[in-house]
Order: sequence, then C-alpha cells, then structure tokens
Amino acid sequence: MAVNLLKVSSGWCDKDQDGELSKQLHNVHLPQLVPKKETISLLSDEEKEDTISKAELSLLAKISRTKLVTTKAEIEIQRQDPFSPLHSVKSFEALKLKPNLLKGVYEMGFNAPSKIQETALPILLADPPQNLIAQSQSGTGKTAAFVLAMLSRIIPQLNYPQVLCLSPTYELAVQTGEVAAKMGSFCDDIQIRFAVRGEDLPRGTKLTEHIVIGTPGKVLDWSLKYKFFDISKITVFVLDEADVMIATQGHQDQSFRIRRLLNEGACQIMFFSATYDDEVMEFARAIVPNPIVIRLKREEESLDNIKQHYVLCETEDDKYNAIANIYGGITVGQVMIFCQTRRIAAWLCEKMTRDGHAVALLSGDLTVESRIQVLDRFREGKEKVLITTNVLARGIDVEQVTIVVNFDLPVAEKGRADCETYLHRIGRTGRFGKRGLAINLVNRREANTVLKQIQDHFGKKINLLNTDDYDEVEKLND
Ligand SMILES: Nc1ncnc2c1ncn2[C@@H]1O[C@H](COP(=O)(O)OP(=O)(O)OP(=O)(O)O)[C@@H](O)[C@H]1O
Repeated sequence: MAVNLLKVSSGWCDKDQDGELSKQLHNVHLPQLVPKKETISLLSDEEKEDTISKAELSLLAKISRTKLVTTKAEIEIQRQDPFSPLHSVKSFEALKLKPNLLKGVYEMGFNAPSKIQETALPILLADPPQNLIAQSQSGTGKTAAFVLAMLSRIIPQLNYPQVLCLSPTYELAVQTGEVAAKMGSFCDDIQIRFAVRGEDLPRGTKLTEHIVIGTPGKVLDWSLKYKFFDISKITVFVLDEADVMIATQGHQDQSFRIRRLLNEGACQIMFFSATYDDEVMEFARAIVPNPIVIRLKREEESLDNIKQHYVLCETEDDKYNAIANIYGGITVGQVMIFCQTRRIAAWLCEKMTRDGHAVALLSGDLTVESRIQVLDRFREGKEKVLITTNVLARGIDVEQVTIVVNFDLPVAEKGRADCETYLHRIGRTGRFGKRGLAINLVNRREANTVLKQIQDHFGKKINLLNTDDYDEVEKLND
C-alpha cells in the first residue's frame, strides 16, 4: 500500500532493514536524509483557520490514496494540427514496450491503462516525440504515465542524464522516484538520481545516472553552477505538479531558467497538472512549445444524494449537545466533523473522547506520517468519528463516510459562504450513488446569512432539525 512507501522512504538509508526493497531500489541513488517532517507552514495562532500548503495536500492525497481514481468524464484534446493522427490504447501490450518494462507495469498490478493513460501514453511514446500538456485530477494515473514514458525513452548505454523530472518538493520528488524504481524494477540497467535538498556531491562530479528527479533550485545548482550534468543533453523533460509548482515562491522562474537550457529541438517536454486554470495554462504555454493538450474533466460533485439539515446552536456547548443527540439517535456509519480552527477541533476531540467515543483528530499540526496513520485507522473503521479542519475538505476519499457535520460553516473573505468548500466537504458523503447526510450547526445569525447563501447558491433547501426531539432525529435513519 502507498502508506508503506513513505515508511519505506524514511528507512531508505538503512538498506539492510528491507532486503526486498533494496533489491528493487538498487539502481536508485537515494537521498541521504530522511524526509523532513515539518514541511508545513503552520500558523502559530490556533484560533486562525487551519491551513496546509498545496504541496503538502498533494503529498497527503498521493500517499493516502489506495487505488486509481476512475471517472466517466470524457477526454478533451486540443492540438495545433487537427489532421495529425491520434490514437488511444486499451492495453499496455499495444504500446510495444520493452519486455522488462511491461513486466514492471504488470508487477505493479496495472491491468489496463487508465482513462488519461489511454490517450497520453501513445502521445508520450510517439515517434517522433510529441510535447504534451496534460491535466487530470489527482489519482487518475498521470505519474504512472510519464514514469513509463521516461523509462522507455532511456538509452541505458549512454551514461549521462537523459531524462529530467522537476517536482515542487523533496517529498513529491521522492514519491515519483519510488514509482520509477518500482516500474523499472526489471530494468537493471537504468539508474536514477535525486537532485533534492540534503543531496550534496563533491565538486567535479559528473552524473552517470540516466534519470534526474529533483526540485528546481537544486537542479539549477547541479546543472548551471556545478555542471554535474549537461541540461542540453536532456531528451525528456517532465514538469510535474505544475499547479503546486506555481504556488511555491520562485519555482516558476527557476523552471523557466531550466527550460531555457534545454535543447528545444531535441527534447520532448511533458507538463502535468491536477488543475486547469488560466495561471497554470499560461505557465504551460510558456514552457511547452507545440503541445498536444489533453484534459480529463472532473466529474461534477453534486448534492443530489445528500439530505441537508441545520441545527440552531448558540454556543459551542450547544453544538456539542446536538452532536451527542444525533449520535444517540441514529445508526451512525462513519462521521466526519469539520471545524474552522484547530482549537475547536482539539476541544471537541477531547470532549468526545472523554464521553467514551472513539474519535480521531486530523489537523495541520500533525506530521505527514501521523496524518496518514490517522486516515488509515479511520478507513479501517477503528474510529467512527474523524474530526478535522479544512485540511481534509479536498482530495481525500474515505468511501464509507455517511454523515458530514459542519461544526462551523466554511466562510471565505468578508464572512461570506465558501460554497466550493461546502460542496467538497459535503461531497465526502453521498458518493458512489450512496445516500448521505449533512448536518450544519449554526447560530441564528449564520442561519440567515452564510447558510442562506449556501442554500441559494445550490438551489437546494436545507431543513431545520431539532436535535432535542428524539423522534425527529430517528427519522434521519429513513
Ligand atoms: N493503469 C493503472 N491501473 C491500475 N492502477 C493504476 C494505473 N495507473 C496508476 N495506477 C495507480 O493509481 C494510483 C494513482 O496513480 P498516479 O499516482 O499515477 O496518479 P496521478 O494522477 O499522478 O496522481 P497525483 O496527481 O496525485 O500524482 C496509484 O496508486 C497508481 O499506482
């Protein structure tokens, strides 16, 4: 499972710990440092809304994911020459991969290409190579697609970097490296080198590895300043997690500088992003000449399967009592409770635990490893209730959640309803055709403002619920 990978990567320095992994990763030059834990820019004030960086959220979604995200959405393709042939593949055999690479793909348990891979792989593996900009949500198979393309383009006899993959952070680079090491586990002749913090080489070093995966600053240092490798010899350039990249100060400029060092005519450029907006597309167009652009639209989240209620509560204690009454009256599956601040989340967790409930707490002050442990336990049903802040509103699926409680409603600037976050929070439940229940705990003022804005925005009525009335609560079971 993905979670083990992180544990594994923490133990990379100690190869004897895991003989099997050492075998798999023997061609990878691993960073000497264990992944830094405190990668979040924390707000010290617990009263402020909880936040984590985009890079952290992406990492959390990636390593807490258990499987491919499938979607019914259609692929959208844009290209300059509408007559140039494009085809999609339904099997990995159809790609005519080297046998050892195909073996690696099957070893990972992939039977057939994912939706985005069906279209992206023929483009990525095309001869002559074609440049690609690809956007699809997290978990749909982008990393696996470009890693396959990276591995298949290597000429092992040439002992210098031929593929360069830029990632926004150390941790994301390591994740990609792990996928490459796994997929290439039968390609003994391919070697990977990480250009990330903590990796320091003596002056005069000349890299002999075929693939460099790194962060923009370190890659610039290694190529431009120390001349450890020659960027103009790179034949495949991958820019991954572009939306996270532009959210990190300085990374966009560094990416442009690296891009200018490439030998454009001899280098295939691949650009990936989980989101698609003007800023990302502007960045993409500036990096990738003559691209084919493919997009897998997100399936619309909807509130159709979800019964929405609100409970009038003037104080935090009233809110607590409302939760206790709901809990007592209905057959609860798994519940997620969203709080606006870390302080309230911690207070609620303590109070519920004291009252004998099995409750887990997930907020921005945990390390990545702890968050994954919390999520894993919740997924396994060890805790029925997960209390969290905005940190979990997006990206992370827990299929069996049936009830979402907004202990606090999500608000944006000027106290207006944050309808998008509301949809993402509530969208945790009622998934996969199941019915869900959303309960909003609000005071009178909020009922007339924020809640009303949400109701108007979605055009769906949110019904008043009196949690002191046992019969009313019991009806929620219907
Ligand atoms: N063809 C496939 N068949 C089955 N599983 C797959 C396939 N391709 C990828 N996966 C698995 O699906 C999960 C998501 O894939 P991947 O990490 O490549 O997605 P992604 O779009 O790059 O996500 P992110 O944007 O978070 O990096 C991984 O666990 C991966 O091993």
